[in-house]
Amino acid sequence: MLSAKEFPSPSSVFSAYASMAASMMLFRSMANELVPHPIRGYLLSTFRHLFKFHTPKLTLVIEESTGMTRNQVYEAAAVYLCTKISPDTERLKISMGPKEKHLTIRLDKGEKLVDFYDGVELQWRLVYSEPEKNNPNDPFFPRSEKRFFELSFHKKYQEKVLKSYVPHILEKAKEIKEQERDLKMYTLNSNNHGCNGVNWASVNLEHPATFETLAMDPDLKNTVMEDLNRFVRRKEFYKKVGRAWKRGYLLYGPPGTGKSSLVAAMANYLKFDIYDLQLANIYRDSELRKLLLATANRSILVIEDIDCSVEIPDRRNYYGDGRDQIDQQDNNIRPSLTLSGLLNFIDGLWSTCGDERIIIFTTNHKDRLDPALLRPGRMDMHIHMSYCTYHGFKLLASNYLGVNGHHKLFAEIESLFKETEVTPAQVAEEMMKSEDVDFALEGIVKLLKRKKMEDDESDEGNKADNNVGIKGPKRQKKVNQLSESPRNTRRNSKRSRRVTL
Ligand SMILES: Nc1ncnc2c1ncn2[C@@H]1O[C@H](COP(=O)(O)OP(=O)(O)OP(=O)(O)O)[C@@H](O)[C@H]1O
Ligand SMILES: [Mg+2]
Repeated sequence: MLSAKEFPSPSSVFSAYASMAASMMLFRSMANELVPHPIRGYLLSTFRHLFKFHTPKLTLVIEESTGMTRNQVYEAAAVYLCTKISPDTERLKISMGPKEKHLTIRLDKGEKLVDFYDGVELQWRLVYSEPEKNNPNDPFFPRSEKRFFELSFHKKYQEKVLKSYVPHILEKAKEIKEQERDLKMYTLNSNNHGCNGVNWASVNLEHPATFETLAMDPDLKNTVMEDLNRFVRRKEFYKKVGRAWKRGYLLYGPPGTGKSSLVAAMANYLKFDIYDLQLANIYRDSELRKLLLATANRSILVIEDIDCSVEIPDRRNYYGDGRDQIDQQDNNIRPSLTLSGLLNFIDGLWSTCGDERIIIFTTNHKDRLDPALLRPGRMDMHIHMSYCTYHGFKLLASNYLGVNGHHKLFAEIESLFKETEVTPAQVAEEMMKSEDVDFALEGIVKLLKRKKMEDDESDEGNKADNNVGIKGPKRQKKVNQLSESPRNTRRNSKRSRRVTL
């Protein structure tokens, strides 16, 4: 860092400049009268050079606009400097548009602040210059004031500032803007009743699910969060090992265990948009490719209920040139998609066209999935979302009912949780029924008892049917599980499947 001696205070620099300017003017007027023209130029430049040694500070002027366009460095600096506001800052401007969720905070006119970067002290000042005298003949009449930042630092750091600090500001501002913007959820939208194919249409993603509100095994939750963190910070790693910067997750488990909620929680956590790809609405591989290529970076592509929303034909039954396929059974023209077309495109071209792509498949029946979807390297993580545990119940009780400590019904609820299975969705629904904590928790007790009774009855039924000790519903609690992509699961990948319409 620079010492105070090396880095003169703004006031001392100002007075040095003032006296220099005065001396220059005096010198100039004397020189104009006494000294012949060629010598005058030489003397002036020497004089200027001498003064340079006393001003080791360099000031960059960052204007708001460069002619017709806005200056990106100015915009980035305005955003970046909001994160550097110090207790000495006296005036800030705040604003919020009608559709915005976040306050915009900016420095006000004349504010100064100091930033430190890699051992360099950087002094910032926001300047509004006086409006130039209005001249009706001026093509830009009436002119408004000019705004610019002054960035001052020791001259010896010029290269570091231009080559490293300014790019750092541009990068940071991009990140901040990314964090502040509203998340989008894209779904498929048919144009002209499907005649012109489908396109993405977006709405603001307002799903409130976060990792804090998700009832799932805490270790699994941490593992997923760590995996996401590792993924987003490993850009260089992916480049080094020659892999596309993408990550695939398969979420599986019974209905109402939080698969869709986990997708929303991931999007909210990473601030990634969601593209919800409903395969049943897509007719050809070419259409699928077009849609996938239209997705943006830093996004999550979700294909929900992959086991039941589509049945995709094998490539053997497909012409491969975009022509529709004649269905043998009903002789109708049937649209077609291929599973291998989808998977190869996702793994191949699509993932190399963009950065930071996440793809998520969800299913209620992992066992029904085509082995091609489960083969190693396809989905990086298989996450099992399962029934609610007592731990999950307590988190929901805290979120929904505000019960953070103990409650007299907790012991009974805990023991009932060991004996039956309910989904977090069922628990949440029960908690929504009343604001009265006792009433809501009694509802949970009743729900668990009813479920237990149903389990017992079905156990009895099974015993009677088979007359032998056949296993009833699994009572052993299956908590959320996580597994890496399995090996050697490929069985019969040539199975032919069709789009169900
Ligand atoms: N693990 C959970 N933690 C918190 N809330 C949950 C959880 N699981 C389900 N819920 C609640 O139940 C509702 C339905 O859950 P969600 O849609 O995420 O389940 P799902 O597993 O995707 O079900 P499906 O298989 O039917 O698509 C959610 O809106 C949420 O309120
Ligand atoms: Mg779902």
